[in-house]
Amino acid sequence: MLELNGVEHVYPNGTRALNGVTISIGKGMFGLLGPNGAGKSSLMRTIATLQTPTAGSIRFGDIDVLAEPTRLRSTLGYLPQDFGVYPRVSAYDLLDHMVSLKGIANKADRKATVETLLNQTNLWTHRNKAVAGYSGGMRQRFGIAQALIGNPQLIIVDEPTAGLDPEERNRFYNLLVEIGQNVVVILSTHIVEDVADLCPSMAVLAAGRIQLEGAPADLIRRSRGTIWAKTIERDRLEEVKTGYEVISTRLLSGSTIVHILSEKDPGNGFTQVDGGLEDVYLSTLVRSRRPAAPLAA
Ligand SMILES: Nc1ncnc2c1ncn2[C@@H]1O[C@H](COP(=O)(O)OP(=O)(O)OP(=O)(O)O)[C@@H](O)[C@H]1O
Repeated sequence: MLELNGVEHVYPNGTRALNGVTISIGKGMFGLLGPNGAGKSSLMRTIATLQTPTAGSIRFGDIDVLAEPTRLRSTLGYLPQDFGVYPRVSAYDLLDHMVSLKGIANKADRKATVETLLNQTNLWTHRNKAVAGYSGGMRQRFGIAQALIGNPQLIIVDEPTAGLDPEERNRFYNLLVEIGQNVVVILSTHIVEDVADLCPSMAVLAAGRIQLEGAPADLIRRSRGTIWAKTIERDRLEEVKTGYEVISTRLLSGSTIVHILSEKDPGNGFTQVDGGLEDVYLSTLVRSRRPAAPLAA
C-alpha cells in the first residue's frame, strides 16, 4: 500500500504544483487522471524520489519514502514521461547494461533477466535493433522492460500512451494489465479511456489537488442525475455556455450535442443522460474551477 499524506510541492519560482495530496493506493492498476499542468508529473517524480516535497509524508509498506529514498528506489520501476534520447545500441545490450546498473552482476543471472524481460514485453524478435530506431509502441514496451528490472513492487508509468496508435496502445495495455496483478501500478494520464479500460481504481488530480477518487463504475453511478444533454444549432453554443456549465460538445451531422453539468433539472429541452467516465472527469474539472463559496459569516 502506498500512502500519501498532505503532500505539497512549491517550486522555487512560487508555483504550487501539489496542494495537500492525501491518498492511499493499493495493489493493482491505479489511474491518476488530470489535465496538462494538473501536477501529475510533479506527483510521480515526488513518489519516485526524484524530488522532495516541500511538506507531507509518503509511506510504501514499511518504507518511509522521504527518509529512506534508497530503499524505495530498490523496489521502484519508473517509466518517465520523457525518456530522452536513447543511444544507438541494441535493445539487448542497453537492457543488459541497465540490469547491471540495478546491481545484478552475475553474468548468468543478467542473461536470464534480460531474456525474460524481452520476452515478456514482446521485444525478443527485435532485440538486436537499436532502441533509437524503435516505433513509439516498441519504445514504450522497452521502457516497461527497464522499469520491471529487479521485480519492483511499485511501478509508475507517466503518460505512457501519448503518441501510440490504437494497436500499439492495446498491446501496451495488455502488458500493463498483466504486470498490474500483484504490485502497485500508478498510471498517470490525461486520456480517459486509458483509465476506463484498465484501472479498477482512480483519482482525478487538478490544480494540485485530488478532486475525486474511487472506482470508475461507482463514480459513474454517483454522477447520475447531474449530466444533461441537448442538440443545438452550432451558432447557439456561445449562448448556452453563458447560461450553463458546459462540460463537452460533440458535432453530429451538422448539429452540436452539448453536455452540461447541473445538480437539478435545467429544463429548457435538456434531457438527463447516463454519463460515462469522460463526463465524470470533465464535470469534476468544471467543479474544480468553480469559485469557492464565500464563508458563512
Ligand atoms: N521545475 C519546475 N519549476 C517551476 N514550475 C514547474 C516545474 N515543473 C512543473 N512546474 C509547474 O507545476 C505545475 C504542474 O506541472 P506538472 O508537469 O507536474 O503537471 P502535469 O499534470 O504533469 O502536466 P503535463 O501533463 O503537462 O506534464 C505546472 O503549472 C507547471 O508549469
